[in-house]
Amino acid sequence: MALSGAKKDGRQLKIYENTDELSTDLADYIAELSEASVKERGVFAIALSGGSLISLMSKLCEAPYNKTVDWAKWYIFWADERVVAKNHTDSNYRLAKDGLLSKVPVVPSHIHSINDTVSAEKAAKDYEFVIRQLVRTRIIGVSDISDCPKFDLILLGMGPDGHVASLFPCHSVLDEKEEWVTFITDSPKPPPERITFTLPVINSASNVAVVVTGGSKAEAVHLVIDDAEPDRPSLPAKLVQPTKGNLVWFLDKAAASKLDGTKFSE
Ligand SMILES: O=C(O)[C@H](O)[C@@H](O)[C@H](O)[C@H](O)COP(=O)(O)O
Repeated sequence: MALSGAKKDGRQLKIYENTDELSTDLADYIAELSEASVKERGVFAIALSGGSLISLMSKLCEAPYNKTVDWAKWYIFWADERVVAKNHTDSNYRLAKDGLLSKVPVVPSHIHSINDTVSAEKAAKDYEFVIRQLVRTRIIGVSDISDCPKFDLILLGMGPDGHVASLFPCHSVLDEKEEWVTFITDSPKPPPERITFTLPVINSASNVAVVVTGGSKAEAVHLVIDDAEPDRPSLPAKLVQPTKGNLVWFLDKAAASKLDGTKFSE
């Protein structure tokens, strides 16, 4: 059970004693959104990230979720991907395939990974093209205030520097307003070449979850959630503010340890 369900500036905070409790609740949260979305739209369009997120989702491969989730209705995307071959150890697709997608009955043709045979720029363009086709057929919803895709759920991790997806602090991609998917070739975290959803797409989702564990993220969590040092250039994670959707931060106690005045009450 979450130690705190506080709401702060439109963000729901869920803080857990440890990563085991967090991953139990995360599986439940994703399964509930999947059920609601399948009921409402007939499909569930979910975007994943890399990093520890995938192992934190692993309870979805176990009972009851392996049987109760309507896996055939899932359409899977990546909020960011490293531009490497799909079988490379750096590939977010490979991470998700090994840790989740190969263990549940998703439909292979519903897994939308990037074209790994072209440049980062072309891979971003191709990925946006695929997303545009699926918005047209409403496999992915569409925002009612812009033409942006409205993913049912975008799952993000956060680095100690406050980056989310492949949106890094002070990088010009933070200002991208037109493209849905863009690319970088100078990522401060290797590998350098990546594609990433832009902020307008992230902020058009119906639901965004930022999943953060470990003490190395505690300072960035404090800066973002407590709006500490407001004059400092915004950390990318702070710019994640869905216009109409729901935003939930899943934190373990270590990541939440520098938050102002968090009451750990059940
Ligand atoms: O492609 C990437 O590098 C990841 O998608 C990255 O954005 C990750 O989500 C964060 O760095 C958090 O990673 P951890 O949860 O492993 O710290």
